[in-house]
Amino acid sequence: MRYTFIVNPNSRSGMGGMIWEVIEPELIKKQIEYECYRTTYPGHATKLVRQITSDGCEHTLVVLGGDGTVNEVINGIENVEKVILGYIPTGSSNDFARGLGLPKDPDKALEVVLHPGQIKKMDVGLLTRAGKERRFAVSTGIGFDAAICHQAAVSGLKVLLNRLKLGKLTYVGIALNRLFHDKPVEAEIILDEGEPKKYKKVYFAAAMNHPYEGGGFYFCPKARSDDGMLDVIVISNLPKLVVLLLLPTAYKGWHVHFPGISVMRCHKVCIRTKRALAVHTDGEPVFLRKEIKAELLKEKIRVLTV
Ligand SMILES: Nc1ncnc2c1ncn2[C@@H]1O[C@H](COP(=O)(O)OP(=O)(O)OP(=O)(O)O)[C@@H](O)[C@H]1O
Repeated sequence: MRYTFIVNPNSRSGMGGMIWEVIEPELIKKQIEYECYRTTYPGHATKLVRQITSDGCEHTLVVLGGDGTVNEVINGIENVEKVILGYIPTGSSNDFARGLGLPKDPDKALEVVLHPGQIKKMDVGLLTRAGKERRFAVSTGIGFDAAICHQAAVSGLKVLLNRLKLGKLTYVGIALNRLFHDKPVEAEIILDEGEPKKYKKVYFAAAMNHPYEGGGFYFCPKARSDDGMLDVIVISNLPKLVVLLLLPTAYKGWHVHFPGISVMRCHKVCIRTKRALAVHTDGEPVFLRKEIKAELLKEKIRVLTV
């Protein structure tokens, strides 16, 4: 098998580049047939993958980066059914790896790529907003969770905490800040083109393909990336202090037992908010929107897993 590595040297504030320096000699030592493309700017992974997959042939793409790089790669693939995806997580939050049970240690992750226990067929999410489409691997969300991603993207805190090997805490720190600045909003959720359901004081709503987002928040514990369904979480109608107290329980998935937390399952969801709010796909900020629609592609992608 020939492997095409897409390396984001900038992931985890430069850690990705250092990890590649360790991985590449291993590939050479093991006489693995590979080629490597390094990203040099945001959006580059999408462009590279679009070029690579435009030949219509089968490719084994191995992503070395964070969830944002996985998102960019997935968005560049011409035909997801023609691609086998491997992953070496070098991001700050790594929810894609967490959801698939992939090792975080780069050497062990490489072992899984080279000697996978199974090749799992994974659903790929599709976000539509204002007529534009964007795929997602882990989740898409509107409101508070997306505002955190927006702030993380421009915050020096992420760089600092990544240097201290505490990158995961970026999202916790920013979450606290956003919680006290953002006003919850009225929203309407439509599952599978059914009756709209109204929610008051919505902090965020997310459609999830994997169970974790935001660096380990187990928001949708029952989400499975191969079941052809999206799990939707809505946090609404709670005082800010209660949301603050509930957030840590989401690391274990215990939040689902509290009132104000709704978790639902569907094939497609439409979320409309009274005000335009931040939107994300896989933690990467998109634009402010009042309406988003999420569903799954008909085609699945194959992923190298344990
Ligand atoms: N060479 C580069 N220089 C600057 N930014 C880059 C470069 N290559 C890719 N990027 C951008 O880096 C962003 C962050 O990458 P990624 O999400 O993989 O890592 P991370 O933010 O450390 O991890 P996570 O998403 O898991 O928190 C992506 O949005 C991507 O567009």
